[in-house]
Amino acid sequence: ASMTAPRLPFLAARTCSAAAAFSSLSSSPLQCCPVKRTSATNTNSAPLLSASRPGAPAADGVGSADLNRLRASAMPVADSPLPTYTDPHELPRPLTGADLMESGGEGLKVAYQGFPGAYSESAAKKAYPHCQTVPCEHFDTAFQAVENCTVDRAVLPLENTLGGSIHRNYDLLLRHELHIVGDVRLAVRHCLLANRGVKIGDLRSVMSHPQALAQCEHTLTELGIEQRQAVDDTAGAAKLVTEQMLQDTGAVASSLAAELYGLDILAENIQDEKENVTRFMMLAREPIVPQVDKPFKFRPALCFHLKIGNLHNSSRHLQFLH
Ligand SMILES: O=C(O)C(=O)Cc1ccccc1
Repeated sequence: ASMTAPRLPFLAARTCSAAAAFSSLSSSPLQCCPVKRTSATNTNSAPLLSASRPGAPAADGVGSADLNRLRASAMPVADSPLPTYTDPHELPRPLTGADLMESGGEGLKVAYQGFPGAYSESAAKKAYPHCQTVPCEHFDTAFQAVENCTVDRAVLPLENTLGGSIHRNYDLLLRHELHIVGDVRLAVRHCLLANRGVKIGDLRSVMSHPQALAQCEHTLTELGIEQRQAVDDTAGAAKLVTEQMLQDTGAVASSLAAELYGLDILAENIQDEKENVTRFMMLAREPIVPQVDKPFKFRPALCFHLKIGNLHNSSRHLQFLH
């Protein structure tokens, strides 16, 4: 959602299971659901080998339910028959160093705000090239999805060269207990998109994320397009233009969005400043995961809130962002 998007109720009344959330990933983004902490997502399907080796001591505290089951079947007692394994290839394989160094984000689910084809999705793919991206309706939804283990990471915009900071995400950082584990910069190249057969001269209006509209304001005016319509994300704008078969309204979005939603590219690189970079942050439940997340460089930017009349206590709320 944009900086101007209305704040959703913090906790919605219904529950939301991970299975339900993933049932329609490609078409609609995740919606807000209550924050519910569950056990961490296991991105590696292979249990530890020590559990399946007969007579080996159990690894304390690691998957104890499974260990107990394996122990019961694998450790023969006087009267029970020896276990018979039909296909050794179906047995769990040992974890290797490579499993612990999934540098491309294999097996990670990464939330972003918007529809498929949004710049945030490209940033998520840049940060974790082999991840599975998960569209979310609002920034809050992405924060909650990490917190309740529906996903492993979120990649959200923090600031850009033209529009400045995205304050909504700074606010959310204070209200949630997630960690910034890295950042990624994306050069944003906006395109003017429209339905097949529509010409620039036919367009009276253009739809996009407010930051994208602001970044192209001068060029759009020069092209003779006067009206602006703000929506939650650039790809969502492209989707609307297609679905409603609009003939007098275009979208400002990426070339990827043009491809995904079957729109023509009427003009490329239409941002007023050719150097247009947005910086995204990578969020996780734990402070840092070596080899998966690049260490985050600290910069002297601060984010804090004050309670009126409680100034002396404000350092408690101080958070170092970079
Ligand atoms: O709307 C999008 O596609 C986004 O990911 C947010 C955004 C909008 C404009 C520039 C960079 C990111």
